Amino acid sequence: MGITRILTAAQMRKADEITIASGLSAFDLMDRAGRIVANSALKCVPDYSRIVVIAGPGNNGGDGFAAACHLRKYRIPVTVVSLVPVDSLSGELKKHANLAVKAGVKVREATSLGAIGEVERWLSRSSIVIDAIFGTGLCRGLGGLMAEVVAKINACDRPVFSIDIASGICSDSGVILGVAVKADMTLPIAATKWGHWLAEGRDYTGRLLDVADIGISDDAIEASWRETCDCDDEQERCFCVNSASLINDEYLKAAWPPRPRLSHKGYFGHVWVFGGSVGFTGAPQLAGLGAYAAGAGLASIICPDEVWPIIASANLEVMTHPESSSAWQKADAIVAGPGWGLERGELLSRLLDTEKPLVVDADALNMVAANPALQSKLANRTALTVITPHPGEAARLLESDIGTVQDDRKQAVLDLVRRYRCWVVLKGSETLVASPDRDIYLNPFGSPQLAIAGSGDVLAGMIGAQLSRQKGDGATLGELISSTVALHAKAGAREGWYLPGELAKLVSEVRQNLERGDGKEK
Ligand SMILES: NC(=O)C1=CN([C@@H]2O[C@H](COP(=O)(O)OP(=O)(O)OC[C@H]3O[C@@H](n4cnc5c(N)ncnc54)[C@H](OP(=O)(O)O)[C@@H]3O)[C@@H](O)[C@H]2O)[C@H](O)CC1
Ligand SMILES: [K+]
Repeated sequence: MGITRILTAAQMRKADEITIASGLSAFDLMDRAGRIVANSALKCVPDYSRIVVIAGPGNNGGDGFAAACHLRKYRIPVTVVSLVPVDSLSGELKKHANLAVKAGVKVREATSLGAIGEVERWLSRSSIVIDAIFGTGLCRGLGGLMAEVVAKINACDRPVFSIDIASGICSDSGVILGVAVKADMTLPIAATKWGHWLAEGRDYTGRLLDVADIGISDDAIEASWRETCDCDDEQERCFCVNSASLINDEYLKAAWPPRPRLSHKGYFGHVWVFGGSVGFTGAPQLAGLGAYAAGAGLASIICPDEVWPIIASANLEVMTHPESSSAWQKADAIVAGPGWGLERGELLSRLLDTEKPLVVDADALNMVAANPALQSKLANRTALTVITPHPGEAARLLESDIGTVQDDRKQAVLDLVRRYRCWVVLKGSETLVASPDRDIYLNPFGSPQLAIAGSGDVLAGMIGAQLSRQKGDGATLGELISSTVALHAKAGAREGWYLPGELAKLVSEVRQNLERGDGKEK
């Protein structure tokens, strides 16, 4: 399965070091990066009558010089505007700068605010701007000359191609460090970085191109995860990221293989939704429909007696029982929480005691957040458990606030894993799924249309369906859970306006296309 890794700056540096130690030189790595930047920029922009590279003080600038050198090989007019004196460069950077000059690249310096008019003039003469100011080494807010140059790039109305990451975006968090280049396209070098996806980073990245393979192997990347773990050995357990990858179409195909011809409903699992309360009778029904949409063979609801007649008469598809029923004991998986209210702590406690696969959602999460005994049961549960908080619920579960969760979603998902030791689906734009072993999956699909009441209920039911039919399909749990998030997002990104109940229908269509093998779902 093709995997797109997501790395922090420290992990990228470590992978780089491991690669250099194994015999590939830093000079060659930069040269390869430069060659791929040159080819890729030419492919992306039809008018390359004058390319202007704005080069910063570090290796990102070195990639810019190397790219300029390769562009000259195609006889394309290139100017590199260096924001530091070229004489001050050293090592590989210096070598690539020298080679660029030799190849006929015009190199100009703009090293003080007084040169900003010049920078503006070069930008106005360009047909494409290559942003090589900062990459993964950016470590503090931009000010002075750098900030002014970024502002001029953003104002110049030319296509902007960023090398590795848009300069000014923090590669670990995606936040803007003062000011950032608004790229039209970004070429990630060796791996994607968190900053391409999180916070403002996604908007400033523009189109994220395929990762440039500069010879850093998967083994080096995997070793970088281990070797950048800075947990104290004394700690009971490490809580650094174990691995991080983007969810892709192959996950979905693995999760929804063609159905066997001799299928029967029992093969696809029976999901039981515990939810509903006065005023919230729709939520468990949406979860039940979500379960069917994701492929469950049977879906049932257990709801408080006072709302049972309402829920039972409101839909045909999902079987509905009052709380006094014990029929749920045959459940293949349970979803607890949609529309449940905060009065069902005792029943939730009993569900946590079962060995059933369990999705803890919505009000069930709020009850956990408010009750240390439930927290301890959740953390000590041995059966398969998935919690599905939105940022507000995550903040309550972490005794934090929404701003803190959203400012560092990767850390929030790890903190939830550390505290509750189960699978976590942290919802929101770029939903993150984390395993108890700290493997993180980022969902790149979706649409702001999914931000509507009921959409989370549908997702909870869908995850219940995946937990109920774990058997036989060969997909890993990580693939099953993260592909469910992706399926929900893809369905929600389809054209047109829809209600949450209609979302379940869209999910079902996308899922059936996958099972029929009708090609890639966008
Ligand atoms: N992936 C790989 O293995 C390879 C990546 N390459 C490219 O290299 C960059 C990372 O290079 P690095 O030198 O580590 O970092 P930068 O180019 O981003 O810049 C670091 C320099 O910038 C200075 N700095 C940092 N923040 C600021 C700021 N706000 N204002 C001014 N200057 C700043 C920093 O200075 P210090 O004072 O902190 O030392 C550094 O001088 C990666 O993104 C890829 O493009 C390789 O080419 C190939 C291998
Ligand atoms: K850059």
